[in-house]
Amino acid sequence: MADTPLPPSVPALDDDLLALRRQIDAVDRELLALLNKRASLAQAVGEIKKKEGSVVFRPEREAQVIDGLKAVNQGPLKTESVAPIWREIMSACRALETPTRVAYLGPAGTFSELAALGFFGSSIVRVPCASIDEVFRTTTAGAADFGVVPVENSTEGVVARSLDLFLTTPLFIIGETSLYVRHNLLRKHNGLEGIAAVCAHPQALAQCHLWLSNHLPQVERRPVASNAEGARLASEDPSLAAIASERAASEYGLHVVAPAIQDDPHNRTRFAIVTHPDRHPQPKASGHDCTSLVVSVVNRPGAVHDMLVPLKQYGVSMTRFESRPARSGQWEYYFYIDIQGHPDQPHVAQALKELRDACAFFKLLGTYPVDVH
Ligand SMILES: O=C(O)C(=O)C[C@]1(C(=O)O)C=C[C@@H](O)C=C1
Repeated sequence: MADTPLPPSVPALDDDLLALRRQIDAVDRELLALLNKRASLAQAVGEIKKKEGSVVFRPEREAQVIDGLKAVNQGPLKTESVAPIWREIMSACRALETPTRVAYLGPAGTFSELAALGFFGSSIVRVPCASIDEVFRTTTAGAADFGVVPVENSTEGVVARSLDLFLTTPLFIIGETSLYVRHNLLRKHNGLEGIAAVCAHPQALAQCHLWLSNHLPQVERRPVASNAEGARLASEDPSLAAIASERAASEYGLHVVAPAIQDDPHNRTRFAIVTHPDRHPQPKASGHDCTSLVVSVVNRPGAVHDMLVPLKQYGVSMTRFESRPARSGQWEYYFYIDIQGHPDQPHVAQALKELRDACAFFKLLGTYPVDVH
């Protein structure tokens, strides 16, 4: 009989694994020492800021740190892993300088909470609110340093309430972030039988319209204040189902009866980070910025065209143009505009000045670093 090779001995494999793990342990200790060195430096920065009376959170600096590291990353770590890792590191460092209180549409488990954690990292003080209005109120009153509000969904369009509140409150935008929104049907029992109502935020009900029409055509769609609130209700009543995140499922002990039921598989929601101008200055230019404004023009032929001419003239790109009725009953509109660039750049400043002169109403909503992934 021919000699059959012996299988590789298990202990030898274990030794290799052990040796690699020992190296990982050693690297982790080095990393921890370096992270603590970084944290001490951030604390020293914090002391200077305290003396100067200046704010701790610098979104433009954090964006530059992440952009800079992405540019030099040589792998094998994926470049898209850089932003989430350093956001957490900076979140922990920032927390040593001062607590960051962040208001968002709660309760725990909402996409707004995920957006807040994605933008600020997890070393924050969470301030869940019952409605978008309350997020604005809480941030305006100073019970939170920042608010996170949804502004736009790739399936459903604008979140009208947020846009209206940008207009009427003193808050301004200092950042943006966006999330893939995966909606799941959640329930106490693992099945579709006997569902009396599906509870979710109206936006989520709309984003799952096709699935609901196909699978639960006779079932009531019950709008509630947030998806997590729907999950909470479903956890208390087996006849109710909810549409919410996987995180909400684990938070409220529910089954994912049907995963990813949103009509658009690429469903994304964009969130704005807002703050009060008395407590936070406009972020400085990061080199990769967006400026948001809301304007209106007198109702005459060519007025909208004329208002936009300076953008073309000074080579400023417009990345968003949204209209909302002014509710004057006169068919007048507010236009929500995003442009690329920062008012510290002379061509942007000049374009904004001339655009402002062409408007009946002009409000700068904020200027901030574009979302870095
Ligand atoms: O550079 C600063 O101003 C810091 O406070 C340090 C640091 C960081 O950890 O890198 C932390 C918080 C700021 O938002 C920006 C950056």
